[in-house]
Amino acid sequence: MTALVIDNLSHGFGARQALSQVNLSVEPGSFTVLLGPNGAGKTTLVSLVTGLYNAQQGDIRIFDHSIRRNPLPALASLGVVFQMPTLDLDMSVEQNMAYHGSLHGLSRREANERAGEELDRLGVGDRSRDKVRSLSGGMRRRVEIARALLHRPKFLIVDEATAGLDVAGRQLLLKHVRSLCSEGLSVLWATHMLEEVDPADQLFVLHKGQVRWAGQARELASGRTLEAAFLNLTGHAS
Ligand SMILES: Nc1ncnc2c1ncn2[C@@H]1O[C@H](COP(=O)(O)OP(=O)(O)OP(=O)(O)O)[C@@H](O)[C@H]1O
Repeated sequence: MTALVIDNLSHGFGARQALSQVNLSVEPGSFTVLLGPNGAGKTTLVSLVTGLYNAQQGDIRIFDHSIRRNPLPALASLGVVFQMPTLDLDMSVEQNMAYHGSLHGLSRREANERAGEELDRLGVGDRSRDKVRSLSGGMRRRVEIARALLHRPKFLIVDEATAGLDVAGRQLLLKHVRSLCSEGLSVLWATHMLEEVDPADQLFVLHKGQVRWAGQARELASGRTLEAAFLNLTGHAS
């Protein structure tokens, strides 16, 4: 079953149309990239998929559950990392995890066990008693990924998670999330950074609220650099 289906989605803020007739899907176990320059509409799309806003037009289904008609099962199978960090800086890492676990109906013990596993896998298990404020930006991002996975979602949506990270930090996060796909997780990875795209990824190029290209990244590049093809699509070709 398809992890995410976005069907003819449109949304605006006043006179500004942020998304226009967007169609997009994420296949199970795939790492799908939503690539777009600043202002393309990525965060608006993530906000609609996560139910923060109601779409003005169109349908969004997560594992065939409509966000509008059947939000509880849709959202239960979704993990999300927002562009803006949402950890409570004055709570410890494990308190943040426990809070998220309680929102998803996990017992304290279950949440602690799973948090330990996820944090260890991301190399920050030794910081679980520390306040988030004392962690570096890269560590906080890893904690956010671990938290998003705590309730074992089948679909993870990530909005510019590597913003502000150094190259090593970016690669670590990407490698980890890609490895989760081979374990069956479906991922939608929103970014404006071309270097985060792998030729084998499914790619949707968003520009000015419209999908300008969809397919495997290596097909877009064909014969050119991905950068040249992307700049051509987004109207900045030399
Ligand atoms: N709450 C809002 N009120 C008014 N306009 C908004 C709001 N949120 C987004 N927009 C507008 O919608 C358009 C798409 O913005 P969005 O934040 O979705 O883009 P983005 O691709 O996530 O950009 P970035 O890479 O800079 O984060 C922009 O023109 C933006 O100004």
